[in-house]
Amino acid sequence: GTAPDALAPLIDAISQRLSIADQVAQSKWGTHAAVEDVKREQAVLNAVSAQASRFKLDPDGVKSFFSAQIEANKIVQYGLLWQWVEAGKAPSGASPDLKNIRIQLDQLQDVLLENLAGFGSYRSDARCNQWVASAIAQAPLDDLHRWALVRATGGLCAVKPE
Ligand SMILES: C=C(O[C@@H]1C=C(C(=O)O)C=C[C@H]1O)C(=O)O
Repeated sequence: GTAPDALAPLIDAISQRLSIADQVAQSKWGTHAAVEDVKREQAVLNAVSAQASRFKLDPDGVKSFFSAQIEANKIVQYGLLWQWVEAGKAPSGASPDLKNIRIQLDQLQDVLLENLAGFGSYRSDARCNQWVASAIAQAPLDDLHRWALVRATGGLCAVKPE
């Protein structure tokens, strides 16, 4: 069946956050910084859970959704950095400043929360997984970003309680 209109903008916002991972990887290639920054992850999770109520979302649910976004972001970074090590070079161009990239990531938070809230009632629909699966299949992404999108949307549909 056709997915509800609320899904496409959510998938777009998720994909947009994942595309920023390319800039993060380029920055970390330049500075030799580690992909994972646990302190920053904690700050992101604290910030989003504090915003949850503004969107009538559950703070723990929002945290777990953003944990998935963070894990997916690292998949893209590790994948690109591996490709660049293999190739012996990263794409040319100046290494962007991680501070500015994080501002971009922060600016996407409300967009993600708003669209997560908009999709809220569909998360427990029996067709949710099929809608998400076909949205992933249709997204104009390379394999690495598509697999990252799989990770990012992994908790989107509610599972049956045990
Ligand atoms: C994006 C970054 O890389 C990783 C992913 C994060 C994220 O998706 O928000 C946060 C910290 C890092 O573990 C970053 O360092 O800002």
